[in-house]
Amino acid sequence: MSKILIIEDEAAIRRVLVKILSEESDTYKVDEAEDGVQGLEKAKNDDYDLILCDIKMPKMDGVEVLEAIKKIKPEIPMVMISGHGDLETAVNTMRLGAFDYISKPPDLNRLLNTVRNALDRKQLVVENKILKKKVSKNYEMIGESEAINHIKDMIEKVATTEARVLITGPNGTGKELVAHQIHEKSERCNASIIEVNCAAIPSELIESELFGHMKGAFTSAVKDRAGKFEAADGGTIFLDEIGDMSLPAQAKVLRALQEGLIQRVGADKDIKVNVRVVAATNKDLKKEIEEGRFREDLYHRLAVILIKVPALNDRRDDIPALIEHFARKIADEHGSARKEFSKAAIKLLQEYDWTGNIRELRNVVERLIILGGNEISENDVKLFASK
Ligand SMILES: Nc1ncnc2c1ncn2[C@@H]1O[C@H](COP(=O)(O)OP(=O)(O)OP(=O)(O)O)[C@@H](O)[C@H]1O
Repeated sequence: MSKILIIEDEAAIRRVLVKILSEESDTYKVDEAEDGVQGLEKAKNDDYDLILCDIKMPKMDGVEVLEAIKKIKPEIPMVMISGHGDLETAVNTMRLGAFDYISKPPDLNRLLNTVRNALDRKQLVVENKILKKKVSKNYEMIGESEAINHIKDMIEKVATTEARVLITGPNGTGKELVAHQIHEKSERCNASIIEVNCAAIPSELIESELFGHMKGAFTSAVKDRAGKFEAADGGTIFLDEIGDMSLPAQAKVLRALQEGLIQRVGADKDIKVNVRVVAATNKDLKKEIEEGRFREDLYHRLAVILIKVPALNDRRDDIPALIEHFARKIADEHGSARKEFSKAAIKLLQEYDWTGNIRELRNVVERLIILGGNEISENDVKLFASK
């Protein structure tokens, strides 16, 4: 059920809007307010999924209502209704956070499309919030080695800027962790960080995944859908494995970065987005550029700040602290008693060849906790941690 509030002083227009929306879908529950003051009161006291708001109204005009609602409930999308004289104001309201605007008299198709898009966006924002709550605790960065302290330093310095960041390093070294920390410590932290694994999405789907699509753009596009860039509006998009992105998708990402504009697949209208891009790769992008698989102009746009995360083999000093950290986490997850690692066991693990980096270390610690004795000994490591 989607709850929609219509704030409109002209009774005739209000009636038309209520009628169209109530008849369109059983899942729309439509409420109405006849001026800005009443509308704001309702918005405060009830939970709406969407608000349609006239611009020119006595008592409190639409721009004031928009500003007031954005302060108290920024997640509610607002669609402004503009009359003849205030089209320019309507366009300007989008800078103040309005989702879109429609003109009077309302055109049926445009109205319904806008309402559907706005409700889609609301859904994404809510889903992202839930996801964010679930994951935010998992991003603690352990380690005091020179290499990791340098990375922590870089994160502190760049997080609060708007600079784009490219994170490089082998698999499992913590690139995703770095991206999350940058977001969490930035002013965008109340908005979402949206992750896209560019390697996991088939190249023919990546554009639609990133930029969304319109109904009918391709056979499986049965309805309009927002993409990840729109979902990340106001926040951060994390493009993981960017080195695996297809060249056509790279061209579109470049445009999004240069102009802040995106276009859903099959649409002719641009959408403005305000997104910070953080990207990561385990590939040598310079080599990819030489071999014609990666655009050099995109590289320069992405790599304003470059953070290189070293392999675990290059920061073995951090291994004892990481073992302890994972041992504690794993015991908490399993709800079991903590197990200590003997000094000799830790020393042996410090000498291993960690080709899978921190991810591999975590797996090995988990295996040892499950299979080893009450205190993990050197012998347990020899028995259970060998590859
Ligand atoms: N310094 C660290 N302290 C604690 N945990 C860490 C640290 N670095 C990485 N991890 C953990 O190790 C695992 C792998 O890290 P992450 O997924 O960030 O690596 P990645 O470089 O993005 O890997 P890939 O390239 O394979 O996607 C995660 O569970 C992460 O939380």
